[in-house]
Amino acid sequence: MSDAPAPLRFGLLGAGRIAGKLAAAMARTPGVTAAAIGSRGAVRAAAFADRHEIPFAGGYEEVVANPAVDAVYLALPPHLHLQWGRAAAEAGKAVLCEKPLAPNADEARALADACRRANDGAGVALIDGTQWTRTPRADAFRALLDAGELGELKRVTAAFSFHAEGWDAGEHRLDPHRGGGVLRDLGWYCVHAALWAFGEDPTGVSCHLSDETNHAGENVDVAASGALTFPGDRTAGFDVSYRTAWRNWIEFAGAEGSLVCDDFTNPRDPDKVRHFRHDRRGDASRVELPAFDPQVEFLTRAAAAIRAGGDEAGVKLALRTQTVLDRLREAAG
Ligand SMILES: NC(=O)C1=CN([C@@H]2O[C@H](COP(=O)(O)OP(=O)(O)OC[C@H]3O[C@@H](n4cnc5c(N)ncnc54)[C@H](OP(=O)(O)O)[C@@H]3O)[C@@H](O)[C@H]2O)C=CC1
Ligand SMILES: O=C1CO[C@H](CO)[C@@H](O)[C@@H]1O
Repeated sequence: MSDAPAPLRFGLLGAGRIAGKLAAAMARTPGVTAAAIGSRGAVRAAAFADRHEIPFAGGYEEVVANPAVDAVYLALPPHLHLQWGRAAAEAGKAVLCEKPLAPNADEARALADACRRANDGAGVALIDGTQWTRTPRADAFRALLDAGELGELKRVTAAFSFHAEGWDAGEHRLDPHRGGGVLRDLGWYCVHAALWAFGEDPTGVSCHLSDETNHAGENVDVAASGALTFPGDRTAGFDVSYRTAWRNWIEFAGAEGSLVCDDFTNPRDPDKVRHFRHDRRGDASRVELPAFDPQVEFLTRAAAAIRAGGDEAGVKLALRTQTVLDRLREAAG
């Protein structure tokens, strides 16, 4: 007899792109199973259930109320995270919520509060969907930073962009009313990484947003660059865009060396996970890590955190990220 716990049963809300990827990853992850899919469309729900061999398909309410679901995965546009996260928490489910947690920090805090209340204050049963910080590569970065191998960390710089094509009015990333805009979407990763690395909040922020007119004739940011200042002359900078080619790099620069990773959130070749170390003179060495499946790692850690009552540190970091994103938007004017 195995004494492994029963699999954690996820109910997914929204049969979209990331839901498809995580449903496939759930099938590869021991200790986790996709138990239900909820969609606004019955045909879409049934097709998704069929594709991923999920036993239950229905509407969002039915998934949230389903006793065969332990945790609800919110694969929805940001403006729906609070509504459905709260409903899930009130139904006694843990919540795995895609990034950004919400369109703004007020809603993100309300979501965290709902998850805390539903857990009788014993912890906040909420995990944000930032995958890369829950992988062995992030562990390697953390170990290196904590050991002072780069010297004092002075600067974090990140860029995340891709040239978006074929987006129509259905695309939530181009709709400010659905929590869209590139600052929230891709800026999330860069700001989150800077706060993760420095372990504190910036004292000052500045930001430039490049807006375009969307299908509804409203402005939405499609490129953004920002600067964050931290005590002790330490800084972070980022550049995100839907209008430049694919870039996904981060640099941690210390007084004694630096680390560069050119595929930080999306490892291009999970069989050859690597980053680059530069010494004081700038000479680079390539550091190879054992292969891993990023989504399986993420789900395994998310499930462990849910079983343990939540990821308090992760929620704090996510709320701080959302607050800094609000500050950046305000600074942009
Ligand atoms: N962690 C990661 O690596 C990634 C995270 N994300 C995040 O995941 C979330 C979803 O993104 P993504 O999967 O790309 O989005 P999609 O548009 O592909 O999917 C979102 C789904 O939400 C449902 N939905 C409900 N109401 C609306 C609405 N008003 N407008 C649009 N969709 C609606 C739809 O499912 P249905 O009709 O079936 O109900 C839709 O398919 C976002 O927060 C995004 O930032 C995205 C990509 C990667
Ligand atoms: O979070 C995300 C990760 O990367 C994607 C691009 O591949 C984004 O579109 C997305 O919103």
